[in-house]
Amino acid sequence: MRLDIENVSVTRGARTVVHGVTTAVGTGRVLGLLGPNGSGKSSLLRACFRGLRPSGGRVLLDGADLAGMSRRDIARNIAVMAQEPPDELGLTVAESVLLGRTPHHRGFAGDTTEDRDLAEHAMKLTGITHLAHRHVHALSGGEKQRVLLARAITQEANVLLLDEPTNHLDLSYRFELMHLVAGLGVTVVMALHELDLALGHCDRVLVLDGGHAVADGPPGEVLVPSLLRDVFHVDAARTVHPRTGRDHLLLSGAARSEEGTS
Ligand SMILES: Nc1ncnc2c1ncn2[C@@H]1O[C@H](COP(=O)(O)OP(=O)(O)OP(=O)(O)O)[C@@H](O)[C@H]1O
Repeated sequence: MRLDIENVSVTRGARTVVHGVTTAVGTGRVLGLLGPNGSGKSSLLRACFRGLRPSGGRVLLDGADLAGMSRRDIARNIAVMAQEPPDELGLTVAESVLLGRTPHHRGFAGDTTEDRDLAEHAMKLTGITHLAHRHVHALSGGEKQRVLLARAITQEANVLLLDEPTNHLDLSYRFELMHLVAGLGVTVVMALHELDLALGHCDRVLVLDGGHAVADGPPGEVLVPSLLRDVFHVDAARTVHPRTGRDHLLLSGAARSEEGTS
């Protein structure tokens, strides 16, 4: 399913925090939203599932305006892995993951064998089968994040939106998550701080600065030293991994106080 973001602005409180952003992500592709703290990544991501209504522009799912879709249709098509896990009210991991099937239920119909199989499969993919009977509220941050991903996978949506999904994850699981998400074959938009992960795993990146789109394209073309200095205030060098041959970023802090002195 294709997702189009057309001239979207988002206002929070009295401030416009996203200014007329346009981009698109094709079926099965991965778009990374990058930018410093407060640049508008989460706000734009929320506009993509109507968690926030754009104050201007529109978001289209395969050409259909999200503004005209029912909540249920949005939930059937779009799964969201938010930054903050919701209060799980004493649910176990297995129960929480099964909630992903809710948009597919009619009325008060209970879970089917197929629902439970899908949830089990998602728990296996995300490595949380051993936690199935634990209470979500007693898990670590990274374990909770895996539960949220398993629920999103169980939802079988066409579009997956992730807000800083690697936040609490240990090093090896960060890579696993990126492989897993890219391999699902669904359309993905993720807000990310880790530029090297974006370089290696996104098909396209959109860079926000102060709510404005300042670059949009393949990560290898966008994540160049001049942009990383101007937007992220880091010194960057690109290098090739001697074993894999893949491109990587070497980053070090560039003192902001040096700006304008040379
Ligand atoms: N509930 C809110 N009410 C008013 N302003 C808000 C609210 N939430 C966020 N903002 C403001 O909107 C702007 C964009 O925030 P947003 O969370 O979209 O940025 P972000 O790029 O996701 O940041 P981060 O990397 O820190 O998560 C910021 O200036 C922030 O202070």
